[in-house]
Amino acid sequence: MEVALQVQDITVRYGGFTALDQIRLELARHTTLGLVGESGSGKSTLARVIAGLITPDEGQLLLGAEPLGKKRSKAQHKQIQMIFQNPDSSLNPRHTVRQILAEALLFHRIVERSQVERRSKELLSRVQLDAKSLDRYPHEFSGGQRQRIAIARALSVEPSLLIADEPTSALDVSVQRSVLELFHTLQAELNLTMLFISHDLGVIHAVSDTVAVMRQGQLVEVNSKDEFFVRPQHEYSRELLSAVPKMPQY
Ligand SMILES: Nc1ncnc2c1ncn2[C@@H]1O[C@H](COP(=O)(O)OP(=O)(O)OP(=O)(O)O)[C@@H](O)[C@H]1O
Repeated sequence: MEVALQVQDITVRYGGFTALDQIRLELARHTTLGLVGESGSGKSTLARVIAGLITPDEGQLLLGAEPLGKKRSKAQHKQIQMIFQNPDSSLNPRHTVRQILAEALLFHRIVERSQVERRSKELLSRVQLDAKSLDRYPHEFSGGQRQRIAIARALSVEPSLLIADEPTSALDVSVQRSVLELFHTLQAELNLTMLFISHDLGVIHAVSDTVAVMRQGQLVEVNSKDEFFVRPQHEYSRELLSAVPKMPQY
């Protein structure tokens, strides 16, 4: 197993409150780790530390063999892309989809200027949007379509790790399903390495290879998906699972 990311004893404090308490975790390349836990357990804080948006008080991250320091290089930023619950946080409302994708492709020198249009169309096709979408603005799309654009933007820079923080929670149930299906297709086609955060165990079941459970800033269990849903190890995991009346099938 090749390790894509190592989280080594990461601690984050907000004033006197410990939001993350010595988190230690490994993400295997080309797999999806589903991070689950109740509201306030620290899932988003961990995602933000990994994405470089928060500097931890203690601990370090290794991307492959490379330590990620306090100030990341442009190349390191490119390697870890994040998709948020609300797609609007990563889409400039004054830019067309063409501009949004071109900016990412050119800033990180993914393709030459002459290849931007071709690559942008490929990206839209990957997320199952029409090429005509290129000249439209984010507000002209539905929430589910906007999330697809945010996914295309994140994928455009060819990251080695994609973090999805509750990417379907703000969407209608019917749309949630189609976006989850898109994640499935992308996993299969692109062999993504992904950290997928959700408080919804049905969603975690649908996308994960490995499940990690957080509670009050601590990691209480890391288990294969198959084991977790049949034989959870930790008492708290059993509580989480028993609180789900029937596992929704995605
Ligand atoms: N900037 C901040 N300042 C102070 N406390 C914070 C800050 N950000 C988060 N917290 C606290 O840290 C804890 C963990 O928050 P976090 O958002 O990581 O949890 P979460 O598991 O992602 O929750 P949710 O599922 O509701 O998004 C919470 O108690 C939260 O109130």
